[in-house]
Amino acid sequence: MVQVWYMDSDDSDQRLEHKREPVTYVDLETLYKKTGVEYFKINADDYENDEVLKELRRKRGYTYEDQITCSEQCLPDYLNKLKAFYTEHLHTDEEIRLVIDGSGYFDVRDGEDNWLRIEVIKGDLIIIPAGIYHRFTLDSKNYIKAQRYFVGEPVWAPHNRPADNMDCRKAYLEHLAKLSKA
Ligand SMILES: CSCCC(=O)/C(O)=C/O
Ligand SMILES: [Fe+2]
Repeated sequence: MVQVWYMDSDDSDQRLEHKREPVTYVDLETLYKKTGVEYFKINADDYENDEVLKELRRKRGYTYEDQITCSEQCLPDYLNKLKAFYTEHLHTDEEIRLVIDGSGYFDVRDGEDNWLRIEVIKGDLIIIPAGIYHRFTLDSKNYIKAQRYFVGEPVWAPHNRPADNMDCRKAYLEHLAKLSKA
């Protein structure tokens, strides 16, 4: 089961859990209202035939997919990539990731600029909205394999914070304001 919690402000090893004291977990509905992040459970052993994923692909029109493995052996330019993933950034498009194996942490900012840490494991699919500040790190097991989906030609470019004048950022903040009123 995916777990989400508020992070502490300790800047020691990013691969540790960094749970704020007292530990404060956030359920998936609250995560959605506070950030717009969506979550789906998928059968990672047979994801091509998973009905939830089929429906998502149909409804959201994903036309591109590939797989990324983050480990010292498999990821070219490993250290620089990990550094870039953990630098706070946003994208002009949604970031869709389905964990096929391994685990890691996606950190997202809520509307008050607190970090929420989302622990993802095999079978977790998350959709990180365009325009949200976020970052990714491996956990202490140092390994994740994930499917990536995209509508059209993929654009992976991160825009590091500050990127407040970007249209996708402004659109995200408007979307967030509506979510928090719903
Ligand atoms: C587990 S996928 C690697 C992280 C990534 O692709 C990204 O863009 C993080 O923000
Ligand atoms: Fe990203």
